[in-house]
Amino acid sequence: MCRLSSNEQRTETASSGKLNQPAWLVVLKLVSLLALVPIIDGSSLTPKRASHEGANASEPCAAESKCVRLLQCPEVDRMAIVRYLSRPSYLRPPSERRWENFYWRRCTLEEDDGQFEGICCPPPNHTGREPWNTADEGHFQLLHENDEVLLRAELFGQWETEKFREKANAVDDEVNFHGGFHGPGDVLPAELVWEGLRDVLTRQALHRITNGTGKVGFRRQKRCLLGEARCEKPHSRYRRFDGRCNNIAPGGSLWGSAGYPMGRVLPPAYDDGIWSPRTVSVTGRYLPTARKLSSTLFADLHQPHEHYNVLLMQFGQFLAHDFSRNSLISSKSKCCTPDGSRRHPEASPGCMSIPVSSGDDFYGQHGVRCMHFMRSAVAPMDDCSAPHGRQLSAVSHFIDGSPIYGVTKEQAHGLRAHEGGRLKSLNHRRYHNELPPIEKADGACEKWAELCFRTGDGRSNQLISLVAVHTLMLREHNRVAKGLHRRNPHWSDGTLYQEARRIVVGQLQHIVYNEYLPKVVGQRYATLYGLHPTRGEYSDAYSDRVDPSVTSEFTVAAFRFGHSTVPSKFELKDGPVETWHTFLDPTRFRERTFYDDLFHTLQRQPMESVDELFSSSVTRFLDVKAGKSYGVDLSAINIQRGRDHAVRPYNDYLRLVGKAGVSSFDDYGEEMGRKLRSLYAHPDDVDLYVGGVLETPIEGAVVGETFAELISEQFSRFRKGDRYFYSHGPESNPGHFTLPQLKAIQQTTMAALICANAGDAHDMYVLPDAFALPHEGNRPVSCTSPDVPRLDLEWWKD
Ligand code: HEM
Ligand SMILES: [Ca+2]
Repeated sequence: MCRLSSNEQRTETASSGKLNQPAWLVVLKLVSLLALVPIIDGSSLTPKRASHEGANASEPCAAESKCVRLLQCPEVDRMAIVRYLSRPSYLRPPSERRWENFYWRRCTLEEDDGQFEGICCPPPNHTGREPWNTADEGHFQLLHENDEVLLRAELFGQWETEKFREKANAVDDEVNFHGGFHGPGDVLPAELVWEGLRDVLTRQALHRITNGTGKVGFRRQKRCLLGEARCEKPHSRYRRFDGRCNNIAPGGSLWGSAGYPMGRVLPPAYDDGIWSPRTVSVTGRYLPTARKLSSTLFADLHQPHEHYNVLLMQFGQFLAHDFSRNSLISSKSKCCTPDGSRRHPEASPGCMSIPVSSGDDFYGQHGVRCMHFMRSAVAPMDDCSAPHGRQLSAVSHFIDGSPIYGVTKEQAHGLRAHEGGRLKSLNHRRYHNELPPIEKADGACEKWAELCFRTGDGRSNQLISLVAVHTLMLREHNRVAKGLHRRNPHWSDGTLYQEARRIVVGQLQHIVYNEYLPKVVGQRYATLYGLHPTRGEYSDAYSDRVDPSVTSEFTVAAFRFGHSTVPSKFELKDGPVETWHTFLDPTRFRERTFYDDLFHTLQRQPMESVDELFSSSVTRFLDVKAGKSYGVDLSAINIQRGRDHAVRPYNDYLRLVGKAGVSSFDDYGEEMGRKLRSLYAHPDDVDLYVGGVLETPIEGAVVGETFAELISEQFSRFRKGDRYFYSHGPESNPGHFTLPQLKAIQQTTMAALICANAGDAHDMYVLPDAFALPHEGNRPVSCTSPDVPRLDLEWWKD
């Protein structure tokens, strides 16, 4: 339910004489007139006060507009709001305050267990372009393609791109932890990715030639590289592997597809406004290095989560790989010399290696002063205006099982058995059940690994428990295909494959929204953002105006909360094993009962809490090269990745979710405040990843408020912007299930999947709430028990 706060009612009465158009239209017009005038009163965003103010209000938002969280309203200039809130109220001139109420219509979102401040949001008019760029346009003098200045900049851009290309193929046959051995050219032709880089470098050159006035821009109508996909079968019953044509409204055919740019919650904070990473503080000093931050702030201590187990961590990583893979400028070039003592003389210009100080508490003793870091590739601009670098996801952004099935037709074809609708697998009596097929490509696993698997995602061997989830999903596909075949012997291999895929993706989506997300963001946020699954009925939430693409903030910061949940050891049946010893080496899956035993462990061992504690398996021993006794630091890489994407500082996102920014380091607590003060020059500099993991988790959730908002908002778009979402009905979804089928899929639980695919179901026990630790209400149940749900495939019988 949505209603106006009392403050808002006053506004409407006062201005009602002037409003003979819908209020949201006036709001929009004023926004565009005063695009850069800051607009709202920050204090009023604080949820506590809002709920007090709104307690007696009952009027709804004006016709057509809807009360939503600010983060869910792409129609307002969020940056203007953040800028405004970053000023103390006494510095806001009365003229600005007068404008506030005209185009900031506050409302209260009431949930069963409390209220949230919302904004009356006009109907979506999303064009796929960022609202702040529209504001910028008027300030640019657009250069003609033959303009001399532009031609000079183009030459520079071309020349510099060549330098990137030259260094991109420096031979390196070592393993690639990033899973980059497939290369960024998978989905987008490599040439197109270089074009993206050339656009950005040209724009930087233009910036330099014009002395950084930033007043000129250009558009290339001729080379409008990404625009629309050809959707030959717009109403196909099955989604495409690359995610294209999910949206068939004009302009939307590429949204969320593999190779499509990531979105932004807020505009990037590039030092030059174009593509130079964020390196300077608001005070003008340099930011602390990513490694210094990680080594000072993040310790390796055991802080087990009270309620959730390692399977929750593991499912999170699997899910992350479904929607995001940063393509790198080069997956081969080395940024540091082999001994890590300095930058490699042949390093690619795409390197943004992380400096390590000689006194580093771990890397110092190994003489390491340089940590490898390659910048993310940038996407060719979809509107050809090349305003700033936009990174891309090389996998389909939708939750569509891409780690199981792959993201291109060719890849998917190669993973199929072409018989009975099944996926290729290894099936030998020794293994007790199926395993994924063997991967032979160099660099997929450590050289000493005796077994290495091929799945739909190049990162699947990263961690032994990730392989377990991949195996589970592969077995489920083949089990469903077999069940369908038995009931429909006349179906072709193709039909069996696609139908099984449709069911498995439905099950996956159901587990995500039913079991996983409410634990991560908590029930309140799940309700607030409408993330709960429907029960036995269709959801009607599809909107072709909602772009499901992942945002940089979400993939480089918020959803990397999972890195803090990684345990230092797996407590396996035959004894503990250090997590990093299982990286890129799944050889133990050969052992007959290993898969079942691992699922036993994953359910019973607590995951780690989200906090400033990170296992040294990820901060010291990630990607250990042969002959070395150290690796790289994932926490530092996350911070550096945030700067590579020029994600804005934490305080800006706090303001966006309705909080005053942190104005003093003391607000982080005495000890943490002291550490932060010794590193950052100003509280406005704190990186989003750092601020996010330091937040106290919301009660009943795994993450703190800022990450919960960013994650909830993203998952609401994954659902609303996916035409093929499993519970969407016939009105929008050409691949919808019948209601009885939908009900059958909604019986699926993680526990049911584990049981259905166990090596030996008679010897396997599951926890009904498979992501939670055992407790009084979550006792182990035998897989043979009738209490464990089973997918009823009878509903799929022709
Ligand atoms: C031991 C377990 C894990 C390891 C070794 C690992 C390793 C990595 C690595 C190497 C990257 C690429 C970093 C970069 O270059 O920017 C990455 C990215 C990422 N990780 Fe993890 N990760 C683990 C677990 C998790 C978990 C549990 C989650 C979430 C719940 C997660 C979420 C992500 C996300 C969202 C990305 C960004 C993906 C992209 O766009 O490239 N990871 N991880
Ligand atoms: Ca996907």
